[in-house]
Amino acid sequence: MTETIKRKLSDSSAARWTAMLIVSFTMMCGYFITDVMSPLGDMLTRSVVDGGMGWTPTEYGWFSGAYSWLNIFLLMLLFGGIILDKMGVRFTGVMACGLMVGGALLKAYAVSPLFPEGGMLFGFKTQMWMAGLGFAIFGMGAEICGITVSKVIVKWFTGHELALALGLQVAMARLGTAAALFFSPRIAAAWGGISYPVFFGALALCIGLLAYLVYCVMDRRLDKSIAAAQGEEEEGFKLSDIKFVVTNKGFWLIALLCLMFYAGVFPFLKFAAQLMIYKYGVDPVMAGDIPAILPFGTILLTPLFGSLYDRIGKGATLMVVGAMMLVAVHVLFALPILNEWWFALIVMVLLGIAFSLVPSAMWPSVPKIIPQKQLGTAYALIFYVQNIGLMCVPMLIGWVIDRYAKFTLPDGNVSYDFTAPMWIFALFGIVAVALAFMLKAEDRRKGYGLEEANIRK
Ligand SMILES: NCCCC[C@H](NC(=O)[C@@H](N)CCCCN)C(=O)O
Repeated sequence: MTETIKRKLSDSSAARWTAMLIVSFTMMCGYFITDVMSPLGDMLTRSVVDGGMGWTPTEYGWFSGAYSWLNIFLLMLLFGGIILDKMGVRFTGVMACGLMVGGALLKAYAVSPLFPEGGMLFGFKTQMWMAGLGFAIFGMGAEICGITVSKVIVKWFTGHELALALGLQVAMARLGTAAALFFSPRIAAAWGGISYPVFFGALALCIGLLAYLVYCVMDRRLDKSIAAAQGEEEEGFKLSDIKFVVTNKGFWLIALLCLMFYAGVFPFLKFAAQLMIYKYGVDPVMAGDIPAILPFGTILLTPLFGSLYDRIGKGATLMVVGAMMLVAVHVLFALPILNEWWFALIVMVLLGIAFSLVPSAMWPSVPKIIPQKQLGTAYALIFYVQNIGLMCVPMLIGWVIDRYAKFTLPDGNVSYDFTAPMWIFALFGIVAVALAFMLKAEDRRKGYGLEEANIRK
């Protein structure tokens, strides 16, 4: 009898996997919108005469980095983390979904024929600024939703299959990215406009918001069962807890590794379709297909490596290997060898493996370093540091392409040489390798348990 009363809802595997699926679905819709424009970069930067929108690569880089504008400059991610730890996952999740829907609609409007063309502001098209603002509002919601979903999963899966669950959540998110890369150019070509895939994504997000509302019902029940099992509520978050997080060396190593590793992946994805067109001779309508392999590959591998981490451990080692593979991939893309689509495909598969190894080990390692009540803040700070890269790197790469990679062919057409951008991406990988080794050493010194299995026997 006592046993029954003491069971928490999260002890039921059906309940915890259902919760995981619901919140991951919401996040998946968010990831669709995040990358919906990535395979359309060529369409955006082609001249209006050629059926494009006439943006410069620099404008495209600024727009791509806009995802992080509010998160960084208004410190929205930090506030989001504090709101999460103070107000809980129900309020914060619904708020984040609302921001994502609003931002996505604004972005879709900006690139639709409804938006008046021709205006300029600070040397850039007003259309880029408006689309960027929409993307920035969306990005604020998406990042806050990301930390909320992470906290939800940690809440349900601690002591169970935590890394597998976090891996599956990331895998579902990648499905959203892959769908964006694959379907977006097709929807835009079939319906005759860039705004259509974005409107489609906004609609999907509304369904994601409804799904999250369903999750809120489950969350209320979980809280009740936790209160019944523990007899009293956990101590709440205090602002002074931030000090605990930021004075932890292991935390900073993870945050910086996250910055460098992700700087070599997500911003790369924004330019990958153009790399396929101009280096590997892929048809523009199919330019998103090879980059789409990356998220597709990670769908299987991230939960697989997550489950490995749960059962066997070796989290720090997985991060070292993943970071090393990232360097190899960008060097292979940079070298002037084998400019064939099949070679690009093989390298992209390798990147898929790297992009599964590091996230599957990195995210479940955070709760080993930071206690649960500070987890919202810890994830928010890590995302904050990561967002600096997500904002600055596309801007840097766009500028480098404009300045050093653009050239005119004898027939008068414009083309691009991606060697310099790819070496920059490789550099981020090299720093990530160094950080991963430092984290492994710190783990050995402090005994965080990153090399230990997550499932308690
Ligand atoms: N449990 C944490 C999962 C994080 C997954 C991670 N997402 C991020 O790092 C986001 N801050 C940035 C998402 C940008 C989307 N293009 C991931 O690996 O996706």
